[in-house]
Amino acid sequence: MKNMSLPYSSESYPPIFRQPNRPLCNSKNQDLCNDEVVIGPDTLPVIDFQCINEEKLHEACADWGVFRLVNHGIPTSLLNQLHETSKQVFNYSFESKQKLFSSSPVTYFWGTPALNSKGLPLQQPKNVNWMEGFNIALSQLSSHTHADNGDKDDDPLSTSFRYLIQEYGNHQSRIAEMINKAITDRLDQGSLDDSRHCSSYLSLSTGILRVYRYPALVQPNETSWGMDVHTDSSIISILNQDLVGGLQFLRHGHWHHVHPVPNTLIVNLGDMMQAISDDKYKSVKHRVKLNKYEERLSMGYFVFPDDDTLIQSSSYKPLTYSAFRAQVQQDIKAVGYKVGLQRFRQPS
Ligand SMILES: O=C(O)CCC(=O)C(=O)O
Ligand SMILES: [Fe+2]
Repeated sequence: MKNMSLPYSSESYPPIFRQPNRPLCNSKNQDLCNDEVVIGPDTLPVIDFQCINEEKLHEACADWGVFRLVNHGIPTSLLNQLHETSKQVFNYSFESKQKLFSSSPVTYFWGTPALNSKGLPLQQPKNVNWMEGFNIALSQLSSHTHADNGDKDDDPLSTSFRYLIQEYGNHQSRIAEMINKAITDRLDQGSLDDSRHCSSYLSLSTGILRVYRYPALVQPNETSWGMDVHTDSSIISILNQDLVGGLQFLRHGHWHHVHPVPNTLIVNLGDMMQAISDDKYKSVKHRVKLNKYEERLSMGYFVFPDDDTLIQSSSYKPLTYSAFRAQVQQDIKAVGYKVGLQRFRQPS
């Protein structure tokens, strides 16, 4: 995908993100802006979607909890169009974004990735994450794109944004289903219980897409993160970033920078996969660092079990995704952060 370098408009950012001395990044000073861009091979395991090596996949899931996916079959033209259109939609004024995307299936949010079931922030963030985003409930999008959507559909750009997202979402479901099967087949083979089919936990109708923009920050300090350290609650997450970089994953106590490589996706495992696999596979910690010169665009697809499907394992008390989500939301409100799977761990 291309690294788009539209000049941003300051009014498009949430007010507290607006900085008077922010360097302007556009095609004329591209050289200056690119000095933090690193493209090239990195240490992340690579999985070829067209010919999945099960042994390599198993190692990546057990040792890293994340891998790079190549040959995924999403047309480059779709990736480029989606990035370009997302940039344009992010460039709407802050107020227009709030107005145009105020209710499901597409909601606008900023400052925190912790959203409620309506796609709106759970609460005013205590520690601001320097990002804004759109949350899209994919299964609701198709009926909504065709249905009468009042005057919101009069905006041609947001209409094409919705269509592109729908097409991209279909590719994400296709990839998630296949990857989930390849990962869980291995778990089922190793299980003594014939009735346990780990692949069946994944429910494609739960898929959500998030599109993020992270501002350039002149003076990042230790507490200013694009997205603070976290694990995803999903079974599988699929990330797609532009060429700015900033995504980092924790492995064996060290942070690994994920180099931006065009036309590749990053697949990481979430808490539900860790529970389903009975701790064989890792829900990997990750975070996003801000870039001093350039804003960053990324997209994440997240897929979960159905709300009431019971997940049983020897490491955790029986849990459903809805109970897990309720506990996460309660912890964020009460203690200010996600405690996560630890809350459900069986006493040893
Ligand atoms: O922006 C990114 O690359 C990562 C986003 C992320 O980790 C998340 O949404 O959970
Ligand atoms: Fe994440």
